[in-house]
Amino acid sequence: MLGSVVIVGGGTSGWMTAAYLRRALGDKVSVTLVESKRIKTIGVGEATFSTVRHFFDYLGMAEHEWMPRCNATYKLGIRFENWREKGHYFYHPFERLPVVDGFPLTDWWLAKQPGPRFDQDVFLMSSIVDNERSPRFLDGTLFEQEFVERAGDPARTTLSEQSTQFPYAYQFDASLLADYLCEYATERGARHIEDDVLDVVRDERGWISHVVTKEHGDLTGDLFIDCTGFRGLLINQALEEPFVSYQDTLPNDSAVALRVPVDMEKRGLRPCTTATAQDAGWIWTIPLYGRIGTGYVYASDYCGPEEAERTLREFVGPEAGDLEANHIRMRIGRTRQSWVNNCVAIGLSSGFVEPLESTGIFFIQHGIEQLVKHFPDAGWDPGLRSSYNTAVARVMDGVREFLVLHYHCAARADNAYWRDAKTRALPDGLAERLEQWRSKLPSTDTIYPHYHGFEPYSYLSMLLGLGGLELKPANAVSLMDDSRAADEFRRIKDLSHDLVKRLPSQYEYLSQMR
Ligand SMILES: Cc1cc2nc3c(=O)[nH]c(=O)nc-3n(C[C@H](O)[C@H](O)[C@H](O)COP(=O)(O)OP(=O)(O)OC[C@H]3O[C@@H](n4cnc5c(N)ncnc54)[C@H](O)[C@@H]3O)c2cc1C
Ligand SMILES: N[C@H](Cc1c[nH]c2cc(Cl)ccc12)C(=O)O
Repeated sequence: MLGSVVIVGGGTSGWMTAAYLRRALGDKVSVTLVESKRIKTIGVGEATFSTVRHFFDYLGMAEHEWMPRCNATYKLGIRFENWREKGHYFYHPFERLPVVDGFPLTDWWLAKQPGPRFDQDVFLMSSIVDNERSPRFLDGTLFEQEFVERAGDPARTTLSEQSTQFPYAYQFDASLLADYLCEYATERGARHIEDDVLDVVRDERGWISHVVTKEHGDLTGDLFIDCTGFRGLLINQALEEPFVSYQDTLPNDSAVALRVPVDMEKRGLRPCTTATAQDAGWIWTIPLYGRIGTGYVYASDYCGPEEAERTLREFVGPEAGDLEANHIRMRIGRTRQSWVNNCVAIGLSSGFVEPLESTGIFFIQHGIEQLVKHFPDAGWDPGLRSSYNTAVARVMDGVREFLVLHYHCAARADNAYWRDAKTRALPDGLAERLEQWRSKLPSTDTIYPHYHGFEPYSYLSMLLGLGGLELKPANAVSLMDDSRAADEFRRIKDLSHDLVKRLPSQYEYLSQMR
């Protein structure tokens, strides 16, 4: 029986792992986390997938408990500004497409063109977000009753088992979340050591026998989890597992970030992340309770750090003042195998694509859940490692492909950065899929074929919003009776208007939660 786990790293990945393992495995497996006080965490990582709710549910953390502690807000999707052309915006929501007479509303919309904005005509969230409404009424009920509430239900639904689509995700202060999870994990028996790991010692088989710390001696264990971020201290440095770069297809390799205090009552609190396209990348705006997180993700081949910081400060305006900017060099790609011998990499050490679709914490949650599903015993079955590595590689390769689509299919081509995105190498398989989509809109059997977190509606939302790929509806919808489709468009329009009138603002809802 495997008895002890040593986690190196105390960022979001380290503390999410420690908390989850304590909840899942209890006292059967000891958990020790060692983190340096000298080496800072990445300090960003604030928007999530809707499926992160399963992580909080499983830990028994209710919204009213953790959200105020982490200055958290709701995220009903991402608002993409200036990706098609300057002045244009659209949403990528957490909302599936209604189906009428066997065809998703995408086909009916392309055939009938009921309005100027696809996302407004087919999704409820567009009007809710445009009007900065909360997804919950003041009594806590959700705006749409069909969504399955998991809150308070200890039954564990992991990411890949989710069958329903929940309407929102969260945005939070990552450092505050790590502190909150540290409390959760240590209260449940995790051992916390603040120290530097100076060396990683391997035995004659090449497995890690122990790590050497500066002040707490050697830390031995059965399983070592590398949560040391981009540096990959255990997996890449000590075990020399190679890193597979995605840079040939995703050129954004740098970022500069600011934390900007704001008066939410004056500014409003829009329940979404905004990605505003720029000359050499895009700027994220993540409204938290009391401040915004913002940053410019850019390609250093097209823009230097000084220019990027200038662009970001101009974008933010006077509120940027003399706030200190955090410059980050991003390692884009994945470790070839995240699990080698008795070492598992989780977080940035395992892999990272740029944060355009808020996938970093999704990768962490997926890696942790898959580790529990593949947890080893003293036999160390290599088949478990192989199955785990395949699942993790596919999730990251699939997200990489989805992100490349954002640039390749963006209509704007007003400078070298955006023009080059149309001719840059594509990940294996994407060229064929694009060809298929020109004839028939993306569907379950024509998107990336392995679990990667996104469903066809995400591809459809992006392709119809980005405007760079000519799409056509199924021929049949032009021959069919369209009265039921017209009724559905009207239902969405009327319900959207009604919800905007009845829902509180997000600011009002979150303020009453405190
Ligand atoms: C610009 C940017 C924006 C992002 N935005 C998002 C987002 O919106 N949504 C999202 O989901 N993800 C986002 N991410 C990803 C997210 O930030 C990371 O997934 C998350 O912070 C996890 O980081 P980590 O814990 O793996 O590494 P880190 O935060 O880098 O933590 C590494 C830890 O290892 C410790 N350590 C390192 N070396 C040693 C040593 N020798 N001894 C002891 N301890 C050591 C450090 O002290 C630290 O505690 C973003 C990333 C970037 C770069
Ligand atoms: N697993 C899905 C992923 C997903 C669906 N819609 C969106 C929108 C945005 Cl902005 C990010 C991720 C997803 C989920 O989390 O619901």
